[in-house]
Parts: sequence; C-alpha cells; structure tokens
Amino acid sequence: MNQAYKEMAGRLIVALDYPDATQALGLVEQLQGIPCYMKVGMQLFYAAGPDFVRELKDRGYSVFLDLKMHDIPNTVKGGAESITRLGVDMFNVHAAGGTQMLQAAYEGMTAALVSDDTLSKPIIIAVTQLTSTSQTVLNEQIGIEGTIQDAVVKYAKLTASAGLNGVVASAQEVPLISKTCGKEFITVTPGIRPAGSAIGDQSRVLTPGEAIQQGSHYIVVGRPITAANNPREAAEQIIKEMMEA
Ligand SMILES: O=C(O)c1cc(=O)[nH]c(=O)n1[C@@H]1O[C@H](COP(=O)(O)O)[C@@H](O)[C@H]1O
Repeated sequence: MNQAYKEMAGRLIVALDYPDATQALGLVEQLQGIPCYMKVGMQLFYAAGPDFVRELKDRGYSVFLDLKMHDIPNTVKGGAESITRLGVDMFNVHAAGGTQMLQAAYEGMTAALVSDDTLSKPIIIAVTQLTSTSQTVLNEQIGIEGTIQDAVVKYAKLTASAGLNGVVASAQEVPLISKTCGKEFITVTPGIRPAGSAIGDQSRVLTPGEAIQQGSHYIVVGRPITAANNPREAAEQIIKEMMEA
C-alpha cells in the first residue's frame, strides 16, 4: 500500500448506517485492509452503543461519532465529555446551537482529557446546513433568509470563533468556507455521489473527485458504498477517483 493511497483512503469516511452491529461488522469485514475512517451515526449508535465504537477502535479504525448534538450548553458539555471518553477521533454538534453551546462542547472534551491523560484529543466539527437542505427548504421551511452559501459561511465563522476545528457542509461550499475561515479549518463533506449513483434524499451533492478538487478535507460516503453490489469495489473506485482528482 503506497503512501498516497493511504493518505487518500484516510480522507474517506464510510457511514455505517445499519440497524445493528452484525450488519455493520459485515461491511467492516468486507472493507478490511482499507485504511478509511468509519462513521457511527444515530441508527447504529442507538442500537449498538459504545461497545460498537470500542470494537472499531480495537480494530484500529479512526472513528467519527456522528450524533449531531443540539441541546442546552450544560447537556452538550456532558455529552461531549462522555463521547471523548469513548476515545473517538471526531464528533459533531449543530452550529445552530450557538456560541455558548459550541464552547460547551469544547469544555466537555477538555474535562474528559484532563481527567484521563491516555485519551487523545478528538476533532470537533459543527454541522452548518444539512446536505439534504435545499435553498427552498432553507428559506421556506427552516425560515432562514438568504442563500445557502451565506447561511453556511455564517455558521462556519461562528464555529471557528467558538474554537472548534471545522464544519460539516456540502463540498459545494468548501471554497467559500476555506476562504473565510482558512485552509486549516476542517471541512467534512457528505452528500457525495459518484457519477450515475442515486441522489436519494441529498440535495447539495458532488462527486468524490469534485469534492477533493474543491478542497474537502474528508468526504463522507454511505449508500454509494453500503448499497453497492460490491461495497469493496465501490470504496476502491471512490479512492481511485479521489487520487486522480
Ligand atoms: O454529519 C453528517 O455526517 C451528515 C451531515 C449532513 O449534512 N449530511 C449527511 O448526509 N450527513 C451524514 O452523512 C451520511 C451520508 O450518507 P449517504 O447519503 O448514504 O452517502 C449519513 O450518515 C448522514 O447522516
């Protein structure tokens, strides 16, 4: 495995959106040896819990725990402390929670790190606008005026000023985010669809190659891998496309 492959595979986050540990582990086994990041979201975590996260860590994976916390600051602080204790490498909150809530996530993480020096510091990112949100939904249902880009950049700035590491957004918005918050500010981009694959409930999509060209630090891919006839081949094809970009 060459270094370029290893680095690019490490920027692919595979969304393990499964109802139980058995099915999720089935995919993990199929992808064995590919040094990608693994994402545990609500469906799997609510079913399989912390044990599943530990299983992934035992297998040597970097883990993104995607629970999108959005609550009062004190609750998010406690949640962040518990999540950090699990030893995950990345977790997220909703930027819509505001500055105090974003800072509370950081404080919770810090409290865990202070109490246990064997833990490593996770990356904390904030969701700006979900990639399923379209311009119309933003304006007419969520009630935020202006363009998606403006709304995303506003939350990215809020996240940066609260001291968090980066944001979740569509790869379409990455150039603007990087221009505003700097190239080091981490962009994690779901809504990735290889050419010809079903868009489903996503709205703001780009291909894996386009996302890398836009400057995404990490791309998140679920169904284009999990629903493929041959998930391993699909993942390898995505990494190839990322390397060629
Ligand atoms: O935070 C996330 O990971 C996330 C944020 C967002 O704005 N959009 C989004 O799709 N996601 C997650 O990314 C994954 C995308 O899955 P697919 O649409 O199947 O590729 C899912 O697990 C979503 O929960």
